[in-house]
Amino acid sequence: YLSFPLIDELFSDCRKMLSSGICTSTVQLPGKVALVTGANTGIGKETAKELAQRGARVYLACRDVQKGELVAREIQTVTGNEQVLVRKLDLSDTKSIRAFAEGFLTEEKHLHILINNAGVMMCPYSKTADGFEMHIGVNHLGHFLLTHLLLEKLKESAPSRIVNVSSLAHHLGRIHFHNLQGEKFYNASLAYCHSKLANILFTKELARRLKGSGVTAYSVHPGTVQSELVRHSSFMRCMWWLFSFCIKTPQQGAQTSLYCALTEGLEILNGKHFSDCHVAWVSAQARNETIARRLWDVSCDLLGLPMD
Ligand SMILES: NC(=O)C1=CN([C@@H]2O[C@H](COP(=O)(O)OP(=O)(O)OC[C@H]3O[C@@H](n4cnc5c(N)ncnc54)[C@H](OP(=O)(O)O)[C@@H]3O)[C@@H](O)[C@H]2O)C=CC1
Ligand SMILES: CC1=C(/C=C/C(C)=C/C=C/C(C)=C/C=O)C(C)(C)CCC1
Repeated sequence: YLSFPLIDELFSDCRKMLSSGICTSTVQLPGKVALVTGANTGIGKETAKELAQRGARVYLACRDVQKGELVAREIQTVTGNEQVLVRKLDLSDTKSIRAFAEGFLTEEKHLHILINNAGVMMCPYSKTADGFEMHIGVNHLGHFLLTHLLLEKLKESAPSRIVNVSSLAHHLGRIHFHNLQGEKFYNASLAYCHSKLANILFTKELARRLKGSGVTAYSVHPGTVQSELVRHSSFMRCMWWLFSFCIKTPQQGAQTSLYCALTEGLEILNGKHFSDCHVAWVSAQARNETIARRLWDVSCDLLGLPMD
C-alpha cells in the first residue's frame, strides 16, 4: 500500500468541500438506549460510535456476531463507553428477527433510538429464508418486522425516534405489487432502488400512524459513501475507487442519520426525508399515500402481522 500524504490531504479537503451536512447537535445521551442494524461496518459503525461517544447504551445488531464483537471492542476503546453490546440479527430470516426482538425486549426496559441502517445492494437474484427477494426482504421487510416488534418499547420510551436509511436511488424505484418478489422480471440495480423507495413509503406511513405517540420517524439519504455496499458489483467498486476523492467517508455518511436521531425540535418534521442534514425532495411515488398504505398492508400480509 502506497501512501502519498499530500494527495491524501488533497482528497480529504476535496471530500470535506463536497460533503455538506454535519450534525451539529450537542445532545448527550446518558441513560438512553440506541439500536443500530448493520453496525459492524460502514455508515452503521460510525453512527453507533457517535451514539456511544454521547453516552448511550448502544446495541450493534449484526448478522455476524464475531465481526460485531471486534467493532464493539473498538468503539469501547475509542469512546470509553463500556455499554456497547452486540446481538445477533439476520434480517434475511424472520426467525432471527423475532428471536432478536424477543431477547431485546426481555433484557431492555427502554429503546429511544432505532436506526434501521443495514442494507444490501445489487445482489444476484436470491431469496431470504422466508422466500422474499433479497433486497425487498432485507432492506424493507426485515426492518418493517423489526420495527413492528419493537414499537411498543419505543412508545413506552417516548420521546423516541426511528431513522430509516434509504437512498437517492429511490428516485429510480417503483413498487410493482404484481412482481414484489422479482419473480416475473429482475434487475439487481432496480431491485435495490425499489427497496429504497419502500423505505421512504414505510417511513411516511409509520409517521402518519405514530402521530401523537411521541415516536417520530425519518428517512435519510446518507450521500455517496465509501463502504462495503458495492461488494456485489465490480463496476460500482471501480467507480467508488476512481471517484474516491469525492465520495464521503462513512463518518460523513453517518451525519444525516445522527442529525435525525439527535436534533432537538425535529418532531415537527415527522415522516420527512433528509439528505445532508436538510429536508430533501422525494419522488412522486414516494409521496403517494395510496401506495404507502397498500405497501403497509401487503407487508403485514407477507409477514403475518395484523393489519390494524
Ligand atoms: N454507501 C452508500 O453510498 C450508500 C448507502 N446507503 C444505505 O446506507 C446503509 C448502510 O450501508 P453502507 O454502510 O454503505 O454499506 P455496508 O455494506 O458497509 O454495510 C451494510 C451493513 O448491513 C449489514 N447487513 C447486510 N445484510 C444483512 C442482513 N441480512 N442482516 C443483518 N445485517 C445485514 C452488513 O453486514 P455484513 O458486514 O455482515 O455484511 C453491514 O453491516 C444501507 O441501507 C444502504 O442502502 C444509501 C445510499 C448510499
Ligand atoms: C456519476 C458520478 C458518480 C456516481 C454516483 C453514483 C453511481 C451514485 C450511486 C449511489 C448509490 C447507489 C447510492 C446507494 O444507495 C460518482 C462516483 C459520485 C462520481 C461523480 C460522477
